[in-house]
Amino acid sequence: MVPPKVDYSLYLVTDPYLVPNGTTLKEQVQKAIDGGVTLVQLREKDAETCDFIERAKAIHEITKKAGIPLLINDRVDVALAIDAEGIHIGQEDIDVATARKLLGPDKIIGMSVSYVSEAAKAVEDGVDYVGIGAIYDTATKTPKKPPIGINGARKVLSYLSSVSRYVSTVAIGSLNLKTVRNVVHLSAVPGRRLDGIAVVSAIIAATDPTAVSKELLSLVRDPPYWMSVIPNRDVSSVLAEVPTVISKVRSETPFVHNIINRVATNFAANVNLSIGSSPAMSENVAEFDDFAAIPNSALLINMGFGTDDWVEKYLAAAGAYAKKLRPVVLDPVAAGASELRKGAVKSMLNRSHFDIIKGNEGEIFSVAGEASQMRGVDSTSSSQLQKKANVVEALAAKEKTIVVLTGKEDVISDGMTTFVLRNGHRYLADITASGCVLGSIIGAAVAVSLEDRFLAAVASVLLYTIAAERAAVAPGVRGPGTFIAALIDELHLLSNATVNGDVSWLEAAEVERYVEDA
Ligand SMILES: Nc1ncnc2c1ncn2[C@@H]1O[C@H](COP(=O)(O)OP(=O)(O)OP(=O)(O)O)[C@@H](O)[C@H]1O
Ligand SMILES: Cc1ncsc1CCO
Ligand SMILES: [Mg+2]
Repeated sequence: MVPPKVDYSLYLVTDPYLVPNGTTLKEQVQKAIDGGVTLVQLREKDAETCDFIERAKAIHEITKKAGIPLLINDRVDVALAIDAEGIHIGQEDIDVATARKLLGPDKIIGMSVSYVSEAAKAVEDGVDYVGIGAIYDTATKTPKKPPIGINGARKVLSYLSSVSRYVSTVAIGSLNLKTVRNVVHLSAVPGRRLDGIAVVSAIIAATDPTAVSKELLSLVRDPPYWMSVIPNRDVSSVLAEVPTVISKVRSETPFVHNIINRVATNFAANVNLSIGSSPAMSENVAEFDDFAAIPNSALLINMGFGTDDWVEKYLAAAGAYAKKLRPVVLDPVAAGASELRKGAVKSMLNRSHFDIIKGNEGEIFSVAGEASQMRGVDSTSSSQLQKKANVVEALAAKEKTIVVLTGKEDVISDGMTTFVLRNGHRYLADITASGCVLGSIIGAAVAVSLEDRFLAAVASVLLYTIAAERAAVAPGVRGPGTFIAALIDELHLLSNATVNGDVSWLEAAEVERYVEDA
């Protein structure tokens, strides 16, 4: 007999201790099923066998009525006693071969795994699905291992995509309304994504398990806007849209919330104003939700200053904007410079999505986990360009983002299309915070071009680097100091000219689509 195809989308794992006062586990499970839970696991760590069986019978009645499988945690005897649809076992529980022998070929056997090595063993042993986790620290279970994050889930998925037998996957560990979207969609690898999520407290402890389940299910099933990439961009059609983005910044005056270092603060605010966007600098968590709710808002997280509580603060901000489906730009300043920074960037990417990631070569290579060849090498040689393009493209695809790598030549990719831009001026490398303020421009542009973030990045870099070329030769500019003032002037002038229909400045654009040599 072929077992029915199991829907793992929303997998409820019970915990008797988390049921709110005034209701019962059975009632909570029923309400969760009404909200769309597709699979239930009964987990009773302390129950006597007879009580466990009684409870399992009661829950099985309602899952059978709903036509969804009931799995029993750990206890093959209980599963056999009530003829449950399967079991879930941990790394230290009964071995898969014995469980399979007792349960027969048609029952579902699932196993908890944290690493590729454990997943490989589970696949070999013949499990039907693996529960990957814990993704995050969880209050439900005393953690035996450190949380694996989104990247940990991605590694297991990547491995499973390479094995011939299809083993289903769910993620587990502090998954709730805030974390599910990122975990499910960010962890996806080519050809493979999580089949679902396992949830404990977010549903069992909820006052309205039906509503929570419905919402969780749609977060699992409906990909967010950042999962779609426009295929096959060509330079001329992207350039044709650049004036639209720059004009929209003026007409819509997007609100750009800059969490930015003190070196760059004033410069960034003036640059935002010069192009028509409305800057605010704030690091107070208490107002992040209000700011995120402003129409046309965008958030720039510039990691220039490594303060004590920075990662938590940045994640709170990113979460506030993500909840409103507003864009978040990440500037991982000096990402590889210290262990503190390396760890901070890693944990940010493990827990959040960013719409655009911008950095110089050293920063982007560090974020991508690659050794930078920055110093002592002619950075414009073709092998260098090829390496940069590959790193930028792979990082963009992995993180479902747009990556902007700055330098003498700028490389921008959405994971599918990669452009190389060759405008700019040496003075940009001779002043501080020139990269930082580009982040603020990108924030303004993506706020008005959420549907095409790649275009927003290209428009920002072109406006900025062509303004720099003009500023460097503007009357009265004698060096980096006067250049800064002229740069703000030129940004303002080009932005105004664009609004007035004069886009002749764009003729200076030097952009090509990167295509790897055969
Ligand atoms: N040698 C150069 N010639 C032309 N343009 C340059 C040159 N170096 C950098 N740029 C431009 O300067 C801007 C900032 O890039 P850069 O890589 O210098 O940023 P960064 O190192 O992050 O700066 P900072 O840390 O000071 O903020 C980009 O728009 C880039 O195109
Ligand atoms: C100089 C400096 N130090 C921390 S942030 C910053 C701005 C350029 O990245
Ligand atoms: Mg920088």
